Amino acid sequence: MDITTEQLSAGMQYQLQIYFAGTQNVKPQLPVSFEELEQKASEVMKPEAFAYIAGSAGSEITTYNNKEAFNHWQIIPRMMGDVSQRSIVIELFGMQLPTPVLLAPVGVLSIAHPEAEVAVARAAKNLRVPQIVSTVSSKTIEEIGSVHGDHPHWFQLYWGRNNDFTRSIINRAEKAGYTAIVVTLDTRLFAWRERDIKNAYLPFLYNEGLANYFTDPVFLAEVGDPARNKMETMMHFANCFSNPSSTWNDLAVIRECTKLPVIVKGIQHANDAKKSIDHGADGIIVSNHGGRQLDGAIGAIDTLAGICDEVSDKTTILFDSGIRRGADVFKAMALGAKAVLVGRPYAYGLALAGEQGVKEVIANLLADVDLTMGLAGCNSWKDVTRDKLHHRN
Ligand SMILES: Cc1cc2nc3c(=O)[nH]c(=O)nc-3n(C[C@H](O)[C@H](O)[C@H](O)COP(=O)(O)O)c2cc1C
Ligand SMILES: CCCCCCC(=O)C(=O)O
Repeated sequence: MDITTEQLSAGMQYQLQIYFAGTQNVKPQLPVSFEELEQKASEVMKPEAFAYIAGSAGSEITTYNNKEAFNHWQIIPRMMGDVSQRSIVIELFGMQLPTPVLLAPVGVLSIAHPEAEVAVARAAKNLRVPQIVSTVSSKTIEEIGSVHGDHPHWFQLYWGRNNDFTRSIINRAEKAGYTAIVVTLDTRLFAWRERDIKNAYLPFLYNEGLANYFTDPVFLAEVGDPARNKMETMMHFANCFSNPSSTWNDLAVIRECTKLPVIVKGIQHANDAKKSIDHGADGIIVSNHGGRQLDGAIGAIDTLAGICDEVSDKTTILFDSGIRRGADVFKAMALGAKAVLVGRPYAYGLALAGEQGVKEVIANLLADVDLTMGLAGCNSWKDVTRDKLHHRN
């Protein structure tokens, strides 16, 4: 017998609304589970592009640890509170956001889809989820910023030796309406990534991810025509991209460039969190770059509690690396994060179905977050506290 929605109880109709809010009110186009999504992406993408996105550093044990570490934390649900009026709204840097999810900076997205970060921006705006745009985006920060307009979008800085380039790109981001600067600290050396070495593949060697460099007045003044001398262009890129000799004191350069909130990404130790506060950062992102930088590192979520214990009263703490499901978001928030970033899942959504794919992946995650909150017996993030978790040794 077919049952129509009218025949269902109000409670069940409500549940269905949440389900289908996730899948965008249509039969899901994409796999709902992350594991199947990744598998499906591997079937449609160019093998070397898929390997770049899915891959991690060395033996890839850090990515494994990221996933495994979530299992160290187990949710203890509470029963029979009224959870019919839940809200997953957060406040971040004085801004109210409808959900605790942001899109992590993921560079070189043209290897996943020709519309790259512009398609991501449309999806993010539609879902009212902020996008953090990478320095090595495939579209320019101006093009992406113009999709967002007033909708919140942040700029992620790769910070190299060339301070004139740093000033120039931050200035461009400000003009294009970005409202925070995320400075990534864990990529001062580009990691040993075995899949990419095996494939002899690095996107920037194919001019992917260089849109912001090739439109930057400082970069262009130094290189001239990027097509003219590839080697010289690459050397300039390397110079602007990273600086392994930089130290905490150098953060002053960025602090002096902008009045926007500066958030440092890649913190995994409480002492580094303290240093970043001492050197003027307004927030931190606890992250191990999704396991893509240091092989053999601790699962990122296992570093969060200690960092929050030390500095959560002094700074705003965000988290990424391994967020795949609603329960992961719940655990990060219970440990003290104010918001979380998601990386690979939306890149796979983009690869499979462009803007719609990103929308579907993130809408599913948000529906799962909402249900997890209710099933755990919580109505808002204020109820999502450390005592809702058990740490399994
Ligand atoms: C293909 C790819 C490109 C990335 N590019 C950047 C980047 O340009 N800047 C940055 O700070 N982080 C970058 N990251 C790291 C993400 O911002 C984020 O830390 C990581 O993906 C989170 O882990 P997850 O993929 O497990 O969600 C990238 C990650 C991937 C998978
Ligand atoms: C293509 C130049 C290097 C981009 C680095 C992007 C990134 O952070 C990553 O993890 O990959």
